[in-house]
Amino acid sequence: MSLSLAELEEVLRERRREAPPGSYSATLLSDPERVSRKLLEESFELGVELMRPEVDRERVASEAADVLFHTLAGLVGAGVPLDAVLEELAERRGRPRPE
Ligand SMILES: N=c1c2ncn([C@@H]3O[C@H](COP(=O)(O)OP(=O)(O)OP(=O)(O)O)[C@@H](O)[C@H]3O)c2ncn1[C@@H]1O[C@H](COP(=O)(O)O)[C@@H](O)[C@H]1O
Repeated sequence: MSLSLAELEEVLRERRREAPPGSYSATLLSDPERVSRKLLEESFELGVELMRPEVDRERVASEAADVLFHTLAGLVGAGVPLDAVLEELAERRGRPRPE
């Protein structure tokens, strides 16, 4: 079973267009403050999991999924395509970094 970020982005775009009742995503997409707060919370939770002396891989994967989902919701809500992020990463490839 797999789901690409591009597929999830498409679902979120559809939720933004249709805003179906009962859709959690739709509530995020129409409320930049809500998605931002949620993203901060989920990022913190992922950081906590990654800092544990004994890393629980399932919990890390679950928190990382929350971060990716809410990041994507923030991007779609702001009208920033996932491709723009991937292009930014591609441009950074091989770029010299300060020590
Ligand atoms: N991937 C996700 C996804 N990940 C997390 N969430 C929701 O994010 C919300 C917040 O997650 P939390 O873990 O914080 O749960 P919580 O109950 O708020 O717990 P706490 O804040 O108290 O810790 C929960 O309601 C989760 O259901 C998601 N909601 C939707 N999706 C995807 O988005 C699609 C469209 O969603 P809907 O528009 O809501 O149908 C779905 O089919 C999924 O593919």
